[in-house]
Formats: sequence, C-alpha cells, structure tokens
Amino acid sequence: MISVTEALQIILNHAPRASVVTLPLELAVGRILREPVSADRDFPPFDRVTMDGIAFTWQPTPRRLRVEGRQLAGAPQGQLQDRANGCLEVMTGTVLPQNADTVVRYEDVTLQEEAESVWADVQVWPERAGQNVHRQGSDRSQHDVLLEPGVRLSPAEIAVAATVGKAEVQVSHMPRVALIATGDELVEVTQAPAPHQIRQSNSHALQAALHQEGIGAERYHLRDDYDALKTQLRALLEAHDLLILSGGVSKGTSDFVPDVLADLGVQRHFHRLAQRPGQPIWFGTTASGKVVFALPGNPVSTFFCFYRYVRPWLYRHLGVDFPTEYAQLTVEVSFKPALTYLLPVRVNSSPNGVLLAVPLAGQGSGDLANLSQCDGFLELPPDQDTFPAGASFPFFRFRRL
Ligand SMILES: Nc1nc2c(c(=O)[nH]1)N[C@H]1C(S)=C(S)[C@@H](COP(=O)(O)OP(=O)(O)OC[C@H]3O[C@@H](n4cnc5c(N)ncnc54)[C@H](O)[C@@H]3O)O[C@H]1N2
Ligand code: MOO
Ligand SMILES: [Mg+2]
Repeated sequence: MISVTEALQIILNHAPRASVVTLPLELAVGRILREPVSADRDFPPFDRVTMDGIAFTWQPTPRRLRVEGRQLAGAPQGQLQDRANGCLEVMTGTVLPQNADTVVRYEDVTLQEEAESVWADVQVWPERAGQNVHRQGSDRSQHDVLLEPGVRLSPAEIAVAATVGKAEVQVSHMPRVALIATGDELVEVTQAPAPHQIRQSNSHALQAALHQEGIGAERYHLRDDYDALKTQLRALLEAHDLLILSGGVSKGTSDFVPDVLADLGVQRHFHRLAQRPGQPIWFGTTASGKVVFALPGNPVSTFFCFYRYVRPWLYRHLGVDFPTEYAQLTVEVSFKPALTYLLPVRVNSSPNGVLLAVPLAGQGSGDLANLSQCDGFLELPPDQDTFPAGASFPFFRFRRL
C-alpha cells in the first residue's frame, strides 16, 4: 500500500494543464487567469489631484492667491496663468493643471470675493511642493505586469483588469465532470427509502463541493451490475474529462468498480492507501487523458477524499497552486495504526493569530451527521502514535468562512 504523500505525487503528475478559454470579464470571477495582464498606461496615467481644493505653484513664502477658474472632474488639463499669485480650483481625480505643483484642501483655505475677483487665503501653507498630488506612474509604469498567469481572479483582480481595458480575459477551461454514485441500496432524494435502503447523498455532496469551486457537474446513479456498469461507464468516459465515482471499490462481492474500470482500459495508478478514512480509494487515467477517481462509498470517506485528492488535482489542472494551511491541536490525540489519519476538526482563530483545531472524531467514516459540525480535517502522519496538544498539522478546510 502506498502512502498519502506518494499518492498525491502520482495524482499531481496526472493533472494535464486545462485548455484556455476567453470569457467576458463579468463571468470571470473565481476563474484561473492564463495570460499576463499589463498596464496599458502609467498608474496613475497623469499627475492626479487627490483632494478637492486649489492648485498653485509652490513658493517658500505664503501669499494671497487669485482664483483664475475651476477645473471639474472630466475636464482636460487646465493651465495656471499666473505662477506667482494665481491658483485654480481643482477637484479630486482631475489632472494637475499645467504650471501647478501643489494642492491645498478647501478646508485649509478661505475664499473671499473682492473687487470682482475671488481670493484664496491659505491657512496652512505647505512646507514643500507636491502636496496632495498622486504623481503619474508612481504606482506602476506602462507595460508593467499587474496580474500573473495562475492567479485566481478575485474582485480585486477584476478591478485591475477593468482599469487596463480587458473586457475579456483568458482563463482555464473547466473540466466536464460526471459524478457517479454506485450501489443497489441507494434511492434518490425524492424517494422514501425502504427499511434496507438509504437515500444517496455522496453525489450531492460532490456536486456542491464542485459548485463551490465554480465547476458544474452532472450526477448519475448506477446499479451494482457488472455489465450495466461497463456500458454506462464507457459512455460517461467518452463524454467527460473527469469521472468521480463513489462506492463499490472495496472487498464486497458487488464491489465491481475496479474490475470494470480495468476492463474499460483505464490504467490504475493506485488502489488503497495507507490512510483512514478512505483506505480503498482508486485512481486511474486513460490513454486519451481522461481521469478517474473512484472514492470509497462511506460518506465521510468520499468527502475527505474529495478534499484531499480531487481538489488538489483540480487546482493543478486549472493552473493554480493549492495553498497549505496549518492548524494547532487543542488536545492530545492518539491514533495507533501506522496509517495517515484524517482527523475531523472544528477550527477557531485565537487572539494570537493561531488557528486552533478541536477534534470531532465522531463514529467513523459512516457518520455523515458529524460532518456538519466540522470545518475540515487535520492530516496526522503515520509515523506517530500520539499527537500532543499544541502541535500543528496540515489542515484541509471544506467549510468556507
Ligand atoms: N472486508 C473489507 N470490507 C471493507 C473494507 C475492507 O478493507 N475490507 N474497507 C471498508 C472501508 S474503509 C470503506 S470506506 C468501505 C468502502 O466501500 P465501497 O467503496 O465498496 O462502498 P460501498 O460498499 O458501495 O458502500 C459503503 C457504505 O457507504 C454507503 N454509500 C455508498 N454510496 C453512497 C452514497 N452515494 N450516498 C450515501 N451513502 C453511500 C453504502 O450504503 C455503505 O454503507 O468498505 C469497507 N468495507
Ligand atoms: O476508510 Mo473507510 O473510508 O474507513 O470507512
Ligand atoms: Mg463495498
């Protein structure tokens, strides 16, 4: 049996880079950028006035200034005529007028009408030139790369793209995903289960998890029948890039999934990992580049395996690094088997900035109800039996803030 670390290596080595698609900016939030976005002009593109007030040429000695006129937002750059004694009223966001180098806020000026002219008395005369002016190019220069490929577009990146005139952006194409629940005991959400049946929840959990990643996926339910599985999985493989199955991968006499996949020519990279839960997980690919995760059917196993294996695969495929978070155990945990233990936890952030993880072990991998108390799981390594309070481990979050 291989380790979690080896499994992840294999998975990431079989995550070909997604193709590129062009999207209008308003549909691009959450997608992974695949082109550099550069400044089309300097930032700011001109010497920008940052306060409503008056603009003039600074001199060391304070003086009374005659108001020559007014420059409103959207007006082209004006020109100060009298550099010695003149000023122009200017508004935040306007171009600093020619011959002016300094702006004083209205709050620091008294304006008075006298002899057909308006005069400005500056109460707080600035100590040097340049006050309240945002210099052209002081943030970024024209042609500077503002957004690198591989960034996930948040509202901040959308604003940057908009300001440089990118009405469309190139982003990673989302894979076509099929979610396949297997099992004769399963009925649909809308059905009333007989005493020996259960409603199927795994493909709903997977669909919701993918939806939060911005990926749409179709759900299927297949019976535990070798031939039917083979026919239907063949068709689903044709039509999708990624298949995520749940159930039918363990030792039961109806656990046909690994054999059917082999029969269909899907190359197995591993079956079974030294971990709990989710030990019987299966992973393979086809010659044409289709990827298949067959996750163990116990609901917690399906769930954790999605977040530990499928999500990192998706990130690599889409071209973005998967961030590793850490959290600190609040109590000692003991786990004897030489397996990686994915420990369900709730997390709280502490006032000193540490993420604290409270274990919520529940009743094992069938304890679906326990999931709604959890924020994610800690990955406890296989080479230890005891995990002391205060020790930090990788934390895999599935609940959003
Ligand atoms: N002899 C052995 N038995 C089992 C082993 C083993 O190593 N040797 N491994 C156990 C582990 S660990 C797991 S996990 C399960 C995995 O089983 P399968 O992947 O074959 O899944 P099923 O047998 O189809 O179902 C297991 C369990 O999960 C329920 N289930 C399945 N699909 C859904 C769904 N879509 N929604 C909700 N619940 C689902 C199913 O009813 C079963 O209760 O095998 C152990 N056995
Ligand atoms: O590993 Mo299974 O996933 O324990 O229930
Ligand atoms: Mg089984």
